[in-house]
Amino acid sequence: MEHPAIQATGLCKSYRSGKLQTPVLQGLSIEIAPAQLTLVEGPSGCGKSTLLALLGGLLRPDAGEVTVLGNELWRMSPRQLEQFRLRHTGFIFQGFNLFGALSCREQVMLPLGYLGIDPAAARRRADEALEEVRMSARADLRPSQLSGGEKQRVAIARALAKRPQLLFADEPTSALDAANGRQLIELLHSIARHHGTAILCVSHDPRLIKEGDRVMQMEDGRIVSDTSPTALEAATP
Ligand SMILES: Nc1ncnc2c1ncn2[C@@H]1O[C@H](COP(=O)(O)OP(=O)(O)OP(=O)(O)O)[C@@H](O)[C@H]1O
Repeated sequence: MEHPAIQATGLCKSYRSGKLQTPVLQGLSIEIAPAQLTLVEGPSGCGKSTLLALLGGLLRPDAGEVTVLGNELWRMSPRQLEQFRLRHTGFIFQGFNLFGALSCREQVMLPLGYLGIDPAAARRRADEALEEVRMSARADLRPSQLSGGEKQRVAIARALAKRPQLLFADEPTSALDAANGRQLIELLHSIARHHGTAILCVSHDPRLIKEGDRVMQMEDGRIVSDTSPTALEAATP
């Protein structure tokens, strides 16, 4: 891998509650490539969300280094880190995290305002992103008027409109039925290809495995396998 979007080495993380200390990651190293959909799959509690939060700069590791787009995350000040995340990363969560009072277009425009993009340009970008996720016809509706799959597509458009180099998705399909889940993963795959975005998606849904460019299996805080199903499929006669 020539220039990984993310390079993390020796990551350790434990959670402490009272006297109880739960080690989750003990020296995990990982690299994530641009323009690929990387899936991390594994049983509940194995540490997937913790890994995502560490790589996305949401959680500080107890030990180890996380370098994202050439920047060592934890050498930045809190303000620099916040700006870095705002500019370069998008997050998609299981629960969609949409604002009930805003239309789809307004949801997508909101972070663009934080980036200092003027309203006319923000509206154009929002409409482009909504078109890419096939939600143009519903741009003026609010979340209560949308299905689960549609809500998640708006959440993707909101992340995409920032044109981030990295997208993190934590169980994005778990509130969706099988058909919608599959469509969503296909959409992420197409975003990675067309925009060169590094997409890291964690899931405990084994049905999604063959949609990933790269699939890592995680168990007890360790990566136990690392394969490229799409490359394998292409190479199979
Ligand atoms: N804030 C916290 N405080 C204490 N323990 C935590 C905290 N967050 C996670 N844990 C524990 O760390 C372990 C790993 O949790 P994590 O959420 O990373 O797993 P996961 O693989 O994403 O699970 P799931 O698929 O159920 O979301 C679990 O045992 C969990 O109970």
